[in-house]
Amino acid sequence: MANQDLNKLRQNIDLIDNEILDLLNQRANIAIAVGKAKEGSDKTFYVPSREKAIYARLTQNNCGPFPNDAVCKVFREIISASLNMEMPMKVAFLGPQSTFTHMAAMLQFGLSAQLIPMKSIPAVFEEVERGRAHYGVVPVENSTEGVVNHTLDMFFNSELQMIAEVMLEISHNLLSKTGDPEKIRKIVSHPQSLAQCRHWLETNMADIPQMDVASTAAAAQLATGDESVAAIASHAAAVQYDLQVVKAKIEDNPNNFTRFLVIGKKTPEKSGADKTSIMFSVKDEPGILYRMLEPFSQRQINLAKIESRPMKEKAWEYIFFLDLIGHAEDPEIAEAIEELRSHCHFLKILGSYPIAGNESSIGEQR
Ligand SMILES: O=C(O)C(=O)C[C@]1(C(=O)O)C=C[C@@H](O)C=C1
Repeated sequence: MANQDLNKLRQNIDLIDNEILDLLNQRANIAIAVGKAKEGSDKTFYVPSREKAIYARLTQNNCGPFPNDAVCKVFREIISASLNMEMPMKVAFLGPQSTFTHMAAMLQFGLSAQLIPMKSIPAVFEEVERGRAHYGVVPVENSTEGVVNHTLDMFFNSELQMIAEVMLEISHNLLSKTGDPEKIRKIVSHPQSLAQCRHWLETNMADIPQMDVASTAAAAQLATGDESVAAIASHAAAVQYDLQVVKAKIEDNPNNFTRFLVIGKKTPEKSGADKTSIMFSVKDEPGILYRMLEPFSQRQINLAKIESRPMKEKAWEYIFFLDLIGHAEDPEIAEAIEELRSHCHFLKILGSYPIAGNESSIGEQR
């Protein structure tokens, strides 16, 4: 192509970029006005249902060739910047940096939010309870390894609500300083990550001892300081800690998803496709397990999940966690919950929030 033609094409790109910039500023002014309109009202600045509707509409209307995945990433940052013009957002997450929870927080809130790494799940809850962060992000369950008990237990004594969920595809990498598998004498990671790669490790690294550490990022940090240590961690951790990929995608289950929760003080608006989480303990009566689900089956309410956890205070008594499809303000959901309450020692609605799709991973993980 002649240089002249190339220049012409670039001039066209410049003109379009100018228009995009102009439109971005028009949008920003409207977002600021939306923020002002919310001040002093009971409306929240962060509205996950509205964000979900924006992505759904844009990806449906997109005629291409700009890929839908890129549409979401671009609008993620536009909305993140808009939200932060309305109210600078502080979001606590289970740290340290470059863990999968950090990725989930970035995916949900974009890069304009101030993301604050915390040392433990209780510390994330406390940061939000005390108002030092607007929201918190914590892991709650993995498709291979099951629930993160610590997170569910926290809701027993906390008044915080579940206000959004994030599904993240988790891809693990074996990382080391040199990238040479022959040099590896020890493999370190978070116990859940080691468990998610159990079969691969048995087949390929059976003689190498494994060690649990607090997070995948802590594992990456250890590997940076010692050539004989390999970490199982995200690709983002490889970049941050300057590690080489010995082997990518070593998780046993290629559909390895982790579900994270956004916790906050206020239930968000209905989105039309919501999930409601409740926790309760039932009275010890004959047929109780059957009767506790009856209010939902009678109204044809779908259950997405049921979990039970032993109660710390009382031996052989259990707390149940139930996820229902629908919003706590839907009349039939509200009725079913009230009916269940009559069989319970205690029952707490943990929140209603938009059902997450299997969010595209943010790329760095691959
Ligand atoms: O619609 C709103 O309530 C807004 O605050 C605007 C906006 C946006 O930029 O589109 C910003 C943040 C919210 O989480 C959702 C949407």
